[in-house]
Amino acid sequence: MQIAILGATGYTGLEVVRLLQKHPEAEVTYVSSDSQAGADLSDVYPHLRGVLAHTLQPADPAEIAKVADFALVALPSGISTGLVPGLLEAGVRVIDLAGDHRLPSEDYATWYKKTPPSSAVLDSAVYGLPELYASRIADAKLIANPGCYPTATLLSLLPLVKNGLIDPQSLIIDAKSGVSGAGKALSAGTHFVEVNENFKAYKVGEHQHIPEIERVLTDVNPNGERVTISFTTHLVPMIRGILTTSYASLTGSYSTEDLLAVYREFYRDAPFVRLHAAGSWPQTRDVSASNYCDIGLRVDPRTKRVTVIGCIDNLVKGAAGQAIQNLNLLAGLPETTGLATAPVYL
Ligand SMILES: NC(=O)C1=CN([C@@H]2O[C@H](COP(=O)(O)OP(=O)(O)OC[C@H]3O[C@@H](n4cnc5c(N)ncnc54)[C@H](OP(=O)(O)O)[C@@H]3O)[C@@H](O)[C@H]2O)C=CC1
Ligand SMILES: CC(=O)N[C@@H](CCC(=O)OP(=O)(O)O)C(=O)O
Repeated sequence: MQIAILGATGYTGLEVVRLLQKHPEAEVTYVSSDSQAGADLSDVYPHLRGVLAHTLQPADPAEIAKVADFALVALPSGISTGLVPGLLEAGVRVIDLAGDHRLPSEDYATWYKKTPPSSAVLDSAVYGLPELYASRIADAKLIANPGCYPTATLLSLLPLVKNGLIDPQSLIIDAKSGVSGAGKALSAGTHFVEVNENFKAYKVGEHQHIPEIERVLTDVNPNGERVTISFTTHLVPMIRGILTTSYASLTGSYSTEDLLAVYREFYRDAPFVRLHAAGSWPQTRDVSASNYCDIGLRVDPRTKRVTVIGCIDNLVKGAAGQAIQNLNLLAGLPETTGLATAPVYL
């Protein structure tokens, strides 16, 4: 299959380039950049010399459709809205890594403060969390690849919410990310001096991933009530990785082992979800540069609450790797194709 990578010069686009090198069925035929069009990707990024020789081009749907069956769109939020309709009309199946197609239009306008895509395009989008929606993904023309924080949070919580084991309205989620989550554009809050030797919360209670998480938790909530969460994001002075810590009140007297058994069953056919045994906890370096999501949990019998820790690489399971997992499902391939690589521990 022939693949276009739009935004190939960005952090997630570069991860798509890196991961597709190991994909036996994928050939990258188009790489786009706005500011570097005309240059060779390996001149802009010398680490790719001898790996991928391709001239960067503007993101032009008609040109892309001549050489690609699938487009992985790794562009800033708001830009993909303008490009996706042209790609779909030209017959290219799209996986959008940005937030543009994950939310109903009113929520996108409220939380992203941007003009939403048309309702026709939004209606055709399938939320691309393979561990929950694999059967819907296979036939989609447009996949809304989940956000990085939602991926770690949802995979941590789905077995509990779907099985009615916690009161979802009691959920408090503390999430921490490495700085690559903010993309490569310079900003006052993410440059070295602001981030190094520092630890801070940001977008408290107003992060754009809140409605995305709430939407999926509501979808699986057995009593059908709309779920609302307390969600706080933090910036950690490291490059890759997300670790989420979630707390919730239990609906019954469950032990840690009871809940782990539920998770084992829920993720029985999920090759990228790895569960920790009781007393052992995920850490970012265990998943670095891989598509794994590691999960550990503990019931506190004193408080009748559960603590769940989820951990991913934001650039891989939180973006590029999950996009390739979705690509595999669209193409009818095993979802692990090209993704079965060990994490980089050091
Ligand atoms: N970073 C992460 O961990 C995650 C990011 N995402 C989402 O994925 C998308 C890409 O993220 P990320 O790779 O971090 O972003 P970057 O800022 O690192 O890269 C953005 C890319 O978009 C291109 N670009 C910028 N402006 C325009 C424009 N006006 N027209 C066309 N192309 C443009 C840039 O090309 P050039 O500069 O060469 O012109 C670059 O290739 C974003 O929507 C982000 O929110 C989702 C999950 C995780
Ligand atoms: C560390 C950091 O700044 N992370 C970004 C993640 C952005 C992102 O993934 O954007 P989407 O909304 O398109 O998913 C943030 O918190 O906004």
